[in-house]
Amino acid sequence: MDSHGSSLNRSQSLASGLEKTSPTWHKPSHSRSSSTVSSRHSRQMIKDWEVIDDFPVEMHSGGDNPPDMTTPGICEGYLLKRRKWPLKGWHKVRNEKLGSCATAKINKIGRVQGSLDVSLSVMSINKKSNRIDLDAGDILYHMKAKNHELFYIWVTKLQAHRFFKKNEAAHLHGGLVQTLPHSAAAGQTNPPPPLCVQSSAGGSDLPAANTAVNHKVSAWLRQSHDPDACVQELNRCHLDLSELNRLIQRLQALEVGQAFTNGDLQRIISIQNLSLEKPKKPKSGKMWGHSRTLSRVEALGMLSSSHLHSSSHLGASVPSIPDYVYSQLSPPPATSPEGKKIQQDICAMSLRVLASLKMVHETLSQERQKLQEVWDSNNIHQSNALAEPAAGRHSSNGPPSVADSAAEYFDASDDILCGSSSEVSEESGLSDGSTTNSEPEEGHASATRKYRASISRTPNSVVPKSRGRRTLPAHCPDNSHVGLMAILYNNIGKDLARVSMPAALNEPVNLLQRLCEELEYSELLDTANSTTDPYQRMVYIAAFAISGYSTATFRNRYKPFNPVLGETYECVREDRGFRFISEQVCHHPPISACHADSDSFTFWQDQRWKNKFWGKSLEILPTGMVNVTLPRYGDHYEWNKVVTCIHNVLSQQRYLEHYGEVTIRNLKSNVCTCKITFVKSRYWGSDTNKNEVQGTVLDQSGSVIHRFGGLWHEGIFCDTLPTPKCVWKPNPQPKDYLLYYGFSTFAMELNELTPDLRPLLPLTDSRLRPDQRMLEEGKVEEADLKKDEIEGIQRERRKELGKKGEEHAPRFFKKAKDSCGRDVWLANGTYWKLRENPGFAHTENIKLW
Ligand SMILES: CC(C)CCC[C@@H](C)[C@H]1CC[C@H]2[C@@H]3CC=C4C[C@@H](O)CC[C@]4(C)[C@H]3CC[C@]12C
Repeated sequence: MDSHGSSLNRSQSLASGLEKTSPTWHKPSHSRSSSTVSSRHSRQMIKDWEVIDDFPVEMHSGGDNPPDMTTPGICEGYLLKRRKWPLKGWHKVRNEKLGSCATAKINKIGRVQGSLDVSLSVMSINKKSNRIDLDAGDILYHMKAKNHELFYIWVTKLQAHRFFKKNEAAHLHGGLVQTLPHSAAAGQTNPPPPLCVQSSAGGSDLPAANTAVNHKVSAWLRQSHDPDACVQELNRCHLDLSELNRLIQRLQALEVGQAFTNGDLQRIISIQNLSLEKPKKPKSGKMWGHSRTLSRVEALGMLSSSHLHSSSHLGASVPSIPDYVYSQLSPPPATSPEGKKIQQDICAMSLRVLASLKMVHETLSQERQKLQEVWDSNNIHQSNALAEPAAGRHSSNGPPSVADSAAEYFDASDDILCGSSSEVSEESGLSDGSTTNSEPEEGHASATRKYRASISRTPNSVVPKSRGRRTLPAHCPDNSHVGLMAILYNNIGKDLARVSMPAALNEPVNLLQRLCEELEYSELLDTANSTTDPYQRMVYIAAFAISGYSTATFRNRYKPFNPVLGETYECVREDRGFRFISEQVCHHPPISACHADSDSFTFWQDQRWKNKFWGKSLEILPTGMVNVTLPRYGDHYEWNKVVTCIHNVLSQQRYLEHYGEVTIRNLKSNVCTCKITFVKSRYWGSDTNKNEVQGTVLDQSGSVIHRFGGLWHEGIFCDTLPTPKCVWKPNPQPKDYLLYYGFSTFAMELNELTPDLRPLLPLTDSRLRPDQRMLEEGKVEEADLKKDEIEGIQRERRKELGKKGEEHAPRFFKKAKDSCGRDVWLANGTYWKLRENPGFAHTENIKLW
């Protein structure tokens, strides 16, 4: 066995997507069997796609098997690249290149169109059509190899780079952890050395006598997160990582039986520099790789003859790479119960590490931002030192850091060499319609940067004190094993709100409660109601409209429960001065209606949406309007919602993006309107325009009266107010929020059931819904069974009603038409009256569970 066996075995398991496939291709291993194998092409496409899981990163801590840190070689050659409209189809682009020294590059005759970090991107493959998709969030490449051999080589090579980078990062991390102060690493609570502003700011000439700066720095140090918290979090992380390492080793020990007899081929492919095209005379242009490149013929020759023949344990007659490889790769190991348990522990531990790192990352980002501001505001900013975080990313000076040498995939220019559009795109979204692509305005990027800096300078507003709970009874379950692919595939065309999913995919709140979550920042409506100027009032209404989207930052792993028809929810927030009700008023299509009132506003909406499944992402297109009235000025504001897109919906790298335009109108006065753009992150862009929002308040003649902007997850700044200010900023997340579904404090309270509240609720209230409660308490399997039961009761009830020719009548909402003739659901005004007298305990309630 070769000395690289251990790591190769791992890279091999990551390539389990390449399990024996020739001549018949297998279904993706993580696709739950589907009974209905449709002949529809689009379905076929989804079925054949596999997201290549990340293989365990070796957290080597001096064990017996050092990881294979052999630098993967380069790979270059032709790949077909899919282009969007108007040149729809597959085009041959030259010189796709996976570069040297752990960089994966693709270029075209010296011109690089774009690049992505292979180790940070989601890689999906379609063995049937030899397709490889690399999705780094903001950049997405659809590529295709000409044949199985090339496909295999590219996949192996890409995986080798991913593996290499991750290992490298893990080692670097190990090194860092070891350099932590000894006392910290030992878990002691000695205060860490104070932050050194000078060195952090990257210069040594910060005037020591600059009292303004010192003052500022000490002020922000005072408001800074407790620096101890960071160290403690890192210590915890360190311990968790050691534990993870131990678990991984145990798992490996369990799977020793899966010896690596076939590591050689992968190793050869991964470390050689491969030129997958006919040899031709060298060009004078920039050379990407170095050392030797093999022609495709050479490569294949070497692989199939010299190498394979010389390997004593391999058969001598190997017809082709795929045949050889597929015959060698064994199906994923049938994991023993113990193995399964270890896997679960690994997942739980990883979640904790993730939570810690996120916390540390957040704290450090904030500190960094503050440093930058101090720097900026004192005019000692050296032009490019800190302003543009991405600017220095590809700096070629100095030794390569992990970031510098990250496995990058440089894309060829979109110029088409062989202009033939060889194939028409076969993978379309499952519904038609075009996607809103909100383009940012000129010059907005720098404005957003300024807004952003100003927002972070603004201290968080004092979070209204509630007496609600600060945590949930149990941690969220790991749901990474749930095969989403089959679920979504079997429900194509259905509303997501009607798709029944295993409880492990749910969060312990439902869509009726999530409607209430849009009131988390209801104080903006209070402010609007006490703002005399109509244009300024509009700014606050706009900030409120944006604030409702901020929860999405941390809420992409779980899905809210679907309310059953007739389910209701109430939320009385005396601390915030509002009370809220919602009801599931329609099942087909699913519609949730809500109504809230307080002394300073009334808020209502009925939420319904369509979804479009695009194979990798899922778009949610809400159709209802949101309404707010302010009693003091008699305003009635109405606005639409934007598209929410769940990117990488099938993988754990899922994230949400909102894009589109919102128009806010005041139906009672046409003094002003407001336009808000949720900017869609640019295809070729960097991270810097993620989650951007920009807006204007326009007067009757269309002139801009106010301008505001920022990020929907960080806050909104308006620089045209008499005193420019941050109009909204999200509340800080509670401690360990990642272990609690990413909930904010407000969300944690939504499903809280206190003894004094229980007798006041109608039996249809979501707080009394048993499956949701079980999930909240961590009883996932019980919740699953109960959920099935409740869905069964709902079906029965519908059948009964159908037999009688009756329709379900909502209890607290009535159907009406709005000023534009659209169907809307309005509160009928009976809820609070009935609650008061005779009390729901004395009324008849339908039995929902
Ligand atoms: C497949 C599963 C596990 C993935 C998780 C799906 C989650 C992220 C989805 C399911 C339902 C979605 C919500 C459905 C409706 C709306 C209303 C819209 O105006 C804002 C987004 C919002 C609030 C969505 C946010 C994302 C959401 C919560």
